[in-house]
Amino acid sequence: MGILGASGYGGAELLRLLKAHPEVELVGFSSRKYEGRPLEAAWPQLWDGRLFAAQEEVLERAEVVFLALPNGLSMEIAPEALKAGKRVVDLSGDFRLPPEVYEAWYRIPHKSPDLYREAVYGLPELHREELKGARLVANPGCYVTAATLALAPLAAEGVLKGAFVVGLSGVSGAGREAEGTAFAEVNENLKPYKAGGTHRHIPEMERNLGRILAQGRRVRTHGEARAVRLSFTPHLVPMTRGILVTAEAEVEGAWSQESLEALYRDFYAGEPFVRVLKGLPETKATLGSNRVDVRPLYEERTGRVLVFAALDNLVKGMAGQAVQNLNLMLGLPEETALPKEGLWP
Ligand SMILES: NC(=O)C1=CN([C@@H]2O[C@H](COP(=O)(O)OP(=O)(O)OC[C@H]3O[C@@H](n4cnc5c(N)ncnc54)[C@H](OP(=O)(O)O)[C@@H]3O)[C@@H](O)[C@H]2O)C=CC1
Ligand SMILES: CC(=O)N[C@@H](CCC(=O)OP(=O)(O)O)C(=O)O
Repeated sequence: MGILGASGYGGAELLRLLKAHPEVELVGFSSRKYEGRPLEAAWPQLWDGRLFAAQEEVLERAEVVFLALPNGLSMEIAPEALKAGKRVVDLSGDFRLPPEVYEAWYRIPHKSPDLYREAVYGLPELHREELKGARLVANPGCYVTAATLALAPLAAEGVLKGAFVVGLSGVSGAGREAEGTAFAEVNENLKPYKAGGTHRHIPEMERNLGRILAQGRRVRTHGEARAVRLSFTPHLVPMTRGILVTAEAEVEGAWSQESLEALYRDFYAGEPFVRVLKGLPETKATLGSNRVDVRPLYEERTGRVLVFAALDNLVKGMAGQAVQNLNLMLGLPEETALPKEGLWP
């Protein structure tokens, strides 16, 4: 196993999880900035005598590579890696959307549009079957995982007409080098960003739910999708990790708290990493775990359906999900090396 982008937040979380994975031999991890330096130079929380390697070395040695790089790089690296017989789990957005949609929202020209047809969308709760044996996995990110899993049961039931989604994210969601994340600017500050239908996760959420509406419970990445419209407004919150999504769903039919809860419990029965709560979710309870906590609520006064979902953006929203996908790709038990329980306080 190898990791490109091991000096980023996603890379750190992959290192932590893969070092404890009983079936994985970590043969290398790369960073331009830390090449030749010990792991501890970038990550004081990790303990290892090994050095960061060059990207080419990691690509040469690893049978499976995790690409934890900024958008726009995996589309150049993945074709060569696959040609060399490697398997790839991509944590960026490069293979999550049809190339023309990607280009419109990411404003990056797609350099390997043909490879999109080969990528399997890495949300195990919906794509488990096709992930088994996949060569290229497009691992979804934090907001999209939370919003999709919050609304999937309503879509599978065929009653979802649309939704207003509000997302709150800890600052690590922006990566290690993002602008505007200095302590003095985020501390004691709350702000929406990319509001007004401009965030690039919108087409991914719509596509995920549109596929469920068209295909039902078990979806194929490149199968049919119905049109569905979502509004999404993200906010930056002065905490390190965690995502909380509140989705107000427009639904057909008559619902009650009992029928809504029954729908969610049935839909997620047996899912190792989705917990349908009786109370309201909170981000702290998910930190360090690969769990998403979900709570559907029928609001008597207005007749509206609200769904809350909380997860750790760096685990179920990123590296943990990537390891879950690895386990499926390799035919290992899906829960291997993935914590279900989190840290508290
Ligand atoms: N943070 C989050 O919560 C989530 C992030 N993601 C996605 O995962 C990917 C990684 O995110 P994250 O870990 O947060 O990002 P970071 O900014 O924390 O890390 C990026 C990594 O990429 C390396 N890198 C940057 N530019 C280049 C380049 N031109 N060539 C080679 N390596 C480069 C950096 O190391 P160096 O400069 O030393 O080479 C670093 O290791 C992104 O695509 C992001 O959108 C997905 C889900 C959640
Ligand atoms: C706080 C913050 O900036 N968050 C990031 C989301 C990170 C994520 O989910 O990553 P992907 O883009 O790879 O899906 C954002 O809004 O773009």
